[in-house]
Amino acid sequence: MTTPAPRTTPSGARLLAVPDAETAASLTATLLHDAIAASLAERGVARVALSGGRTPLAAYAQLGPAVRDWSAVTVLLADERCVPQDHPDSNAREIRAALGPAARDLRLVPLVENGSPGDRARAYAHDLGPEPIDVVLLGLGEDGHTASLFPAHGALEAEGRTVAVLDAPKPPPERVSLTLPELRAAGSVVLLVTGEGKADALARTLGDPGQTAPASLLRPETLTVVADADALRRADELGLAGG
Ligand SMILES: O=C1O[C@H](COP(=O)(O)O)[C@@H](O)[C@H](O)[C@H]1O
Repeated sequence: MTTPAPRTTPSGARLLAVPDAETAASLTATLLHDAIAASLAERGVARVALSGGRTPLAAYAQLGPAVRDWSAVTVLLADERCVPQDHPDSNAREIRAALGPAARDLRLVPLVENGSPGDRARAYAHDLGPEPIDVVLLGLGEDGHTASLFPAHGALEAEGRTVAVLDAPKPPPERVSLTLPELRAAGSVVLLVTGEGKADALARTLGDPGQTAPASLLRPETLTVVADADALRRADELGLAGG
């Protein structure tokens, strides 16, 4: 698909503004596909971290059949809820289902099902493996959370690769998330935001960086924001949607 002319946000991130959620899904699938293909061409393997939630599912449905060789792709979780892998709230379950049968050979690294959230976070930090993550797909909650990093939450200060969240304001409360340092170390990050319900959160994210908008603390040099017109409405009004 044709990529829209990039804008630059006040922090220096790339913003790809599209008319609607359908176009945002197709563009996101293309960005993820291209990042995976570049890693496969360079190293023969690719490492991608994906988010849960409703927003990315249409992008995953297009990405599944588009990737040439899923057996060379490791799928990590940007965040996961502390539930069994077959639970309706499991991000891993949703991601697998949305990628579909074409991605049956992928190696998805799940969160272990036993132990405290802290134990599971430590295990996941180990299971991530030593190599950097090539590309991360993040979402944005209406309250401004990204992965399971919630506004003004202590988890934003975590220095390791993963962090346990015991009291997420959005259920389920117990989660494990990649940390800000881990997200900032990734080769590239795509932040997908659609719908008017996200407009205030996106405006805060594109405004001055701070802990009330965790995604504002991502690294602008590696960040691409894909947003539809509804999500961008408030940022546009405030002059934060670049030019
Ligand atoms: O709880 C979560 O929510 C966010 C946003 O989800 P969405 O349904 O508004 O797209 C998601 O990015 C995250 O992975 C998930 O655990």
